[in-house]
Amino acid sequence: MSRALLNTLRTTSRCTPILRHVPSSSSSSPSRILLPAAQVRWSSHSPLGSAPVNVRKPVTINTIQSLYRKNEPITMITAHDFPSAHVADHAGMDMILVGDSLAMVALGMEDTSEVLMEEMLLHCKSVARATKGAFTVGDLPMGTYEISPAQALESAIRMIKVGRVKSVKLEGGKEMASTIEKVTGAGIPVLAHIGLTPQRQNALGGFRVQGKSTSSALKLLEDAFAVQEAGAFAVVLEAVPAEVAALVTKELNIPTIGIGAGNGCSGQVLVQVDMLGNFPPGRFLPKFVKQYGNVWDETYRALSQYKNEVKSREYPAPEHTYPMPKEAFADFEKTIEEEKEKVRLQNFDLL
Ligand SMILES: Nc1nc(=O)c2c([nH]1)NC[C@@H]1CN(c3ccc(C(=O)N[C@@H](CCC(=O)O)C(=O)O)cc3)CN21
Ligand SMILES: CC(C)C(=O)C(=O)O
Repeated sequence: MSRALLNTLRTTSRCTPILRHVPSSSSSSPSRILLPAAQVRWSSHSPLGSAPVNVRKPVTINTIQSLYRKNEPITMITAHDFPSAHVADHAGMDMILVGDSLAMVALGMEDTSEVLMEEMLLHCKSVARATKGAFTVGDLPMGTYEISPAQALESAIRMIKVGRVKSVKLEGGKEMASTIEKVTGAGIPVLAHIGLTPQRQNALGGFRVQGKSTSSALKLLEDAFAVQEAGAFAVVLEAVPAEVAALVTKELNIPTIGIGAGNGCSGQVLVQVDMLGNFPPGRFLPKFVKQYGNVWDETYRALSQYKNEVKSREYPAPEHTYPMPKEAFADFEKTIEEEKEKVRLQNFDLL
C-alpha cells in the first residue's frame, strides 16, 4: 500500500468511516490517464470500434447514374447520427439522406420549419463520419436557400465544407430552377424534391397528397422537367399517386426517388425511425410507411429488464465483474483492519 494512501487512511479515519475515502476506480480517477495505449478501448459505435469492416466501393454520382441506366432500384434511407448512418451504410444503402425530418425524429420539434443550419451541420458531420460506402445527401433547412440562388449556394457550400456530405437536397420545382442551376454550376450535386414538400406544409394546407388531379399532375411533371433541366441529379417525388409518379419517371432522364409514390420510381426513400418502428405505440404514420422492425418494443423490453435486474440485484452477475486473487483481497482487508486498529490506538493515546 502506498504511503499516500496510508496517510489518507490515518487522517480521514479520525472523523469518518475510512472506506468512503478509498479512491474508487471511477472514470475521473487520474490513474486512467496512465493506461498504456493498447489497453484503451473505444465504444463499438466509435470510428475506432471493432465493427465489421465494410468493403464496398464508395457510391458516387456515377454509380447512381449507372444503377438508373440498368433500371436497378436505388435505395435511400435517412440517418441522423453516427449509429443510424453506420448501420445504414453496412446494410448497403446506395444513398443516405440527412433529412430535415431530423427536426421531429431526433430533436423532438413540431415540424421541419424549426431546424437550423447549425443543427443540420452537426448531424451531417456525424452521419458523414459513419458513411464509407453510401452517397450522402444533406437537406437544406427552410430559410437557408429560398431568398436567392446566391444564398442557396452559400448554404450548399457550408453543407459540403462543414457538414461533410457529398450533395444537397432542396424542396421546390420550377421556381427553384435558377437556384438548382446556381448550386450545380458550382459543382455541388443537387437532389430536387417535389410533390408534397413538407417545408411548405402551411401553404399546402397540411401533408396532402399532390398530383391527384389532372392539373396538379401536369404541374408535377412540369416541375420535374424544370429541376431536371436545371441540373438536378435526381428528384424526390413525395406523396403522389403511383401512376402519376410512374409516368413522370418514364418521361424524365434522371432518377426519381419515391416516398409514398408507388413502385414505378427509380428508387425509394424512407425515414429510418419510421421503417424501424422506433417510436411509441399510437403515433401517426403516413400510410406509405412499411414497418420492417419494432425497435421501440425491443428497446423498451431491454430497458425494463435492466431496470428490474438492477433493482433486484440480479445484475451485475459474477460474470460481469473483474476477478482478483483471493490472497490479494485477504491482504487488502487485513491491511485496512490493521490500519484501523492503529488509528484506534492513536486516538486512544490522544485522549
Ligand atoms: N416521421 C416522418 N416521416 C415522414 O415520412 C414524414 C415526416 N415525418 N414529416 C414530414 C413528412 C410528412 N409526411 C407525410 C405525412 C402524412 C401523409 C399522409 O398520409 N397524409 C394523408 C393524405 C391525405 C390526402 O391528401 O389524401 C393521409 O391520410 O394519407 C403523407 C406524408 C411525410 N414526411
Ligand atoms: C423523407 C425525406 C424525403 C425527407 O425529406 C426527410 O427525411 O426530411
